[in-house]
Parts: sequence; structure tokens; C-alpha cells
Amino acid sequence: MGSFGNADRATSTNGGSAPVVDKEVDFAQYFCTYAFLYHQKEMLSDRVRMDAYFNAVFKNKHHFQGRTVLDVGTGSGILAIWSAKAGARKVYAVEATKMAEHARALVKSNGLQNVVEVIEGSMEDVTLPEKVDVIISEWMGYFLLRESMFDSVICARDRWLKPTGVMYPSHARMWLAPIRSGLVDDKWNDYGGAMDDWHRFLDDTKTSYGVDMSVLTNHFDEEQQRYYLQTSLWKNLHPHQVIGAAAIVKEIDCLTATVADVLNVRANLTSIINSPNTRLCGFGGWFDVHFRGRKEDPAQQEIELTTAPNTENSTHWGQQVFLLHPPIHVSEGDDLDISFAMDRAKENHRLMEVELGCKITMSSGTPMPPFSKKFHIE
Ligand SMILES: C[S@@+](CC[C@H](N)C(=O)[O-])C[C@H]1O[C@@H](n2cnc3c(N)ncnc32)[C@H](O)[C@@H]1O
Repeated sequence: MGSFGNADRATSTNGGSAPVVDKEVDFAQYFCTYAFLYHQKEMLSDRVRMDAYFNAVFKNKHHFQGRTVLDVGTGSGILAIWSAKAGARKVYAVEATKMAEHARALVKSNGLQNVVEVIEGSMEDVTLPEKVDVIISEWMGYFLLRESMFDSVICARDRWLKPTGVMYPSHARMWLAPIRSGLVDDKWNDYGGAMDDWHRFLDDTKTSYGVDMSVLTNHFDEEQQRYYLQTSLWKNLHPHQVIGAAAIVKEIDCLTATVADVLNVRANLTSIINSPNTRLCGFGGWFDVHFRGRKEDPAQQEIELTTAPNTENSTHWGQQVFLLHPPIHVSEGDDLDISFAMDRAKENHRLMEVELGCKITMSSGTPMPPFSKKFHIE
């Protein structure tokens, strides 16, 4: 995954189904960061991520030995190199950016050029000379689906995976849990500070330059609210900040999922608060993926990659935090009835819009007023 730029939003849509993407715009917005080694290094330094993929490949060599492999979005080439080292006969390593040149150099310097073929191009446009036994890819964005790279994996699978083929990873899940966090106060104060500063600016502009700009106050306020209060945050939460049972929002079988399955995520979830006298400050979202092979050709050792809050094994994905202003006093045994909706942003199909609704019933049986809030994942 990566924190790609989103400055110039010009993606068009075809009436609510999968967006039609202007490739040049997508390249400028999304792929640009992946062309830099510093960014690949960030992912290559994530030990949880690296160990999971390394173990998935080397503890399941039977899936690779003598087989053909496709690495979707090879980046530096690391997964293709491991696949070759695990005994693959041929590895096609597809990468959209110029990073393909570095991958090619890395493959050669590791003496694997006879096995790994690096192909520079979009997965959607590339033609392979044969179908493959394994598709390996690290496609996961923040909260799993940001970046929408799974679409490219689905496209690759439908075109190039043999009917007996295996997906690495094979399964994915999104999780959501109620959390407490001091960030709720920080962001509220930052927003207040920004508005105080705006009012000082208005006075100053009027006094010094004779122009009254107060007509813009509502627009500035909306901008600041969006920035400070309605945009989800990247955070590595401490497990103690999770104050209730985590619930599964979405389960994906990578062998069968379609783009339609991941386009609009809808879920009704329940959770129970398990901390006494605390504040419900929002929700934390994360994901896990599993490497299980396929039913008829299972993994010898199943591997899990989780991005759940963890003090020792945090990942560069962290968690996505959706804050509630103001926070709500809750206590052990309070029931949460949560509705979750996530759609792609209209202006950029790789970003997301989330709507979270919640009804809380206190352990006494008394209901609290329900609420609903919209967020942007940027
Ligand atoms: C999250 S990185 C993973 C890189 C590498 N596989 C690894 O695990 O370190 C995803 C890579 O996929 C590439 N990518 C994303 N979508 C692609 C597509 N449709 N076709 C080709 N490459 C793509 C990106 O440029 C990026 O280098």
C-alpha cells in the first residue's frame, strides 16, 4: 500500500457502477509514489508484512515448485524473487511504474533472470504467454480496500489464473471496533483553533485592508470540519484503546470475489463495550489476510497477516480511526448496533467514503439517541 497523492481529482464515473478511470490521471495520482525507492523501502521494512509473505511462500513451497507464478504489482520484485527461490519454474512480475527497471536489476543481481521476467505495464493491459498456477500480490491499502488495487488482482485472476490455481493471499477480512482516544479532543481543539484564527484573520483583513471577508466563513468552516472532524486518521492504536468486541465488516474469498463485491461494502454489526466507565470516541478499522491455498490444494502451513492493534507487531497500515464529536459516555455491557457503509469517492475511485450509524442500548436496557456520521478516507 501507499499514501498516494490525491491533489487533482478528475476521475469520471459511469453512473454508479465501477468507475471508468482516466489512465493518465490515475498514473499521476496513484502510481507516482510507487515509482520511488523510498516508498518501496517503507513497505520492505514492515517486518510483519515481510515475515507473513516470506513464511507464506517458504512454508508452502509445494505451491511454487515447478509452477508458474504471476506477481501483480511486483514493485521492487521481492515477491517474485521469493517465488523463484521457492522453486517456481517461471515468474511473471508485472509492475506499472518505472520501479520495474529496479526490479529487473534486482532480479539479475540475484541471478534469477532466467526464471523471473519483469514486465513493465498495467496488469489490465499486459498479455502473458501462458496461464499461471499461482497469483501472488500485495494489494492491500489502508483499511484493506483503499487504493482499489484488488480490482487489478481480480482482473489478473480472471484472465490468467488456471482453473486449479491458487491465490496468495487467499482470503481477506475487514474489522471494526469501538475505541477511546485522546485524538478526539486534539482534533476538536485543532478545529476550534483554526476557526479562532479565521476570525482574527477577518478582523485584520477588515482593519488593515478594508475588505470584509466574513461571507466566506461558512465555506471555511466546512473545509476545516472536513479536514479535522470528518476525515479518518491513520493511527497505531494501543490494544487498550479498543473498548469493545471487534466485529467483521467484510470477508473476501480472493479466488471468487468480483469487483461488484467490493464496490459498496455494507454491514450491520454488533459489539458490546467491555471497559467500565469510558468514552466511546469513535471506531477503529483494520484488516487481516490469510494464506490458505485453495480447498483442493491447501496450504501446508496457513499464514495470517493481521494489522490489528498490537504493541509489538504494528504495521505500516496502522488502523483507520473514525472519530465521534462529542465522544459518548459508555460502560461495560452497553450494546452497540452499528451500520456500516463504504463506497468509493466519486472524484477518485481509489479513495473511500464511509457512513457509520450507531444505536447504543445501555446495559440497563435504556436506549441512547442514535447517531450517524460520514467520513472520508483520504
Ligand atoms: C503495495 S505495492 C507492493 C510491491 C511489492 N509487491 C511488495 O510486496 O513489496 C503495490 C505495487 O503494485 C503496483 N501496481 C498497482 N496496481 C497495478 C497495476 N494495475 N498494474 C501493475 N502494477 C500495479 C504499484 O505500482 C506498486 O509498485
